[in-house]
Amino acid sequence: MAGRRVVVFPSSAELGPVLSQLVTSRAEKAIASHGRFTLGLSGGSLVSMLGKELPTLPDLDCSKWVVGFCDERLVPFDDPESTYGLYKGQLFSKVNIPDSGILTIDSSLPVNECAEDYTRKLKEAFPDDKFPVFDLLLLGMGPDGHTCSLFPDHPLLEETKKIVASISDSPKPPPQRVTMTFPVVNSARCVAFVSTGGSKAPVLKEVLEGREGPAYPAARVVPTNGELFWLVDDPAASSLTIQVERLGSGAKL
Ligand SMILES: O=C1O[C@H](COP(=O)(O)O)[C@@H](O)[C@H](O)[C@H]1O
Repeated sequence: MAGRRVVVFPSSAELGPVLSQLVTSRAEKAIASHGRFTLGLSGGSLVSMLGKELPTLPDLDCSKWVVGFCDERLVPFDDPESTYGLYKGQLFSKVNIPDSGILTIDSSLPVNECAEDYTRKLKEAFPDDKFPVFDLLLLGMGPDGHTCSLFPDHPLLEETKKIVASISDSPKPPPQRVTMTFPVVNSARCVAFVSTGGSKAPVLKEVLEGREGPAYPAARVVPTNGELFWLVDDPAASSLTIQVERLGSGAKL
């Protein structure tokens, strides 16, 4: 792993611009290196942050971006729980990511077939990789330590062969989802968690500083050869005792 950086910001207002700089800097690097930028998006609170920040960037060119979903709920795209549906309204409608570059699930399929279909789409997009190697994955973490749709004590945490797995008993509704597995997450060139709000403080301390008992799913994100960032706000970081970074405005990651 290229090293973990924990960066704390007073609030989302200061975190957002640095997050979007991280996205654009990794996009520039990827496009220069291999002609495209492959980005995995999570749902939840990340949607509004990206939807607020990215469209305001001057001259943002997303024409060479390929976007997948780190997890997705098995609901119609017009359902308020649909991650794609939320991004479509808050981000995709405002930037020039080509439709062909957005790898959506087929939400009309039963959950297992949906996972198989999404696996096929990822394999087509990453034909040379055993596990898709994304340039950047943006992850969230729930107050229970879940990330993607990988939940504590769930058998999916031990999945080592599948690229995308299905879950029908998500403890967080909606119950049916598909999710990237740890082999994919940990193959990424760069992974950035965004975690804000005081509700995340107890679990963030255990994820970053260790705990008795099994590691939370978010703690099992350790990119094999990639960078790992934790971008958090003061409320989420309020229980941390480890050394953290605090960057000035305009800082670059
Ligand atoms: O259900 C989900 O939750 C996680 C965490 O969301 P957050 O709002 O607490 O950041 C999210 O990363 C995941 O994509 C989503 O399906």
